[in-house]
Amino acid sequence: MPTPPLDLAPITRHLRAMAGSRILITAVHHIPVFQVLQNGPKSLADLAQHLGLKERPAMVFFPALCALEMLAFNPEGNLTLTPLGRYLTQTQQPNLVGYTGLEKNDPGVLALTELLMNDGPKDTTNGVTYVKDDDAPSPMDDPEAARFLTLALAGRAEYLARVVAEKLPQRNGHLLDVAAGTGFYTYEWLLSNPKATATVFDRPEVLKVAKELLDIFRKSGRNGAAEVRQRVSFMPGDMLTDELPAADLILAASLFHDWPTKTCIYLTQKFARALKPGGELWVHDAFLHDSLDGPLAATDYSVMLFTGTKGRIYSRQEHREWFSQAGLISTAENFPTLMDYNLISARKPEYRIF
Ligand SMILES: C[S@@+](CC[C@H](N)C(=O)[O-])C[C@H]1O[C@@H](n2cnc3c(N)ncnc32)[C@H](O)[C@@H]1O
Repeated sequence: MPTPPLDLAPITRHLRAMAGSRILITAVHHIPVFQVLQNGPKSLADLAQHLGLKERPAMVFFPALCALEMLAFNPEGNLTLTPLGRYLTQTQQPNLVGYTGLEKNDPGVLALTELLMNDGPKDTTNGVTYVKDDDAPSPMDDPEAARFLTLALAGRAEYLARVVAEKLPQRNGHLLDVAAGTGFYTYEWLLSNPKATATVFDRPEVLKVAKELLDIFRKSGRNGAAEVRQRVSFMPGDMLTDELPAADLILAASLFHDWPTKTCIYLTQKFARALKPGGELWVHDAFLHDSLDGPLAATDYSVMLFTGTKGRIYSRQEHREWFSQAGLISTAENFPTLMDYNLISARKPEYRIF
């Protein structure tokens, strides 16, 4: 029996743990959530309004504080202080307000506070990492930045690709790997599905890197790797504005988490249109609990994405709402892969139901 691959989650969890520390210090010293909740529980929306937080930062900040065990949802669904969280208020004596205050001027904490209060950076004229839209020139269209950002994801994608390929449907037909980056998920899936074909869709500068990586993959000496190239098309384009090719399977890997909710809804509808009847949309990502109170690996990751992209981590329920609004039928299944990522899917009905 082959040995299961080592899960590299401890590395990604430690990498992202600084996000949780900063959220904690921000909450005690800059966005006074503990002070407000001393006076009693509040709904997430009321608390966000009270603190001046818009929807996206609120959906990052409060789940992170729950995962850190400082806040919790009470049986009425309102946010409340936990016994630990009370030690971050002045009414509890003694408390750790002063002690955590030693770090309150850490530059990372101050920068995160500003981003939370402003729902992202004030100046976005230089574009946003991993995002190409009409708001600003994209780093994904700058040769040097696109290469750097794409290669930064290469090790992660290459390591995850075998497990993802194993858990995706094994079938013939056409896979559209949208916003594919390196394309590793596609190359690996084609290797285990020798009659299937695929489109790797991304920005032109990203695809230059993807083609180089396919060249290396193809020369790996693995059985069947040499002929994968003949079954892949590279399609440069803009997934927001260009027509997408028809597909039996669409893979959206680490895609939705770069975008705000309204773009996720728009993209899901676009993907649903590109699917052939009976086709399936597969999402590979980390997910918040539907109860929005963790897990810590996902809330830390969400803070990192919030600071660097236009998105955040969403729950499976949020994804499934987008799926059903787009006429797709969600499955209840969840397939963990590695590094706190999971696969979920939805199917386009064979026949349109009027
Ligand atoms: C976080 S990366 C994910 C890459 C890959 N799916 C993975 O999991 O490794 C997001 C990708 O979305 C691509 N992207 C961003 N905006 C896009 C757009 N409007 N059209 C096509 N691709 C886009 C970026 O170029 C980048 O490769």
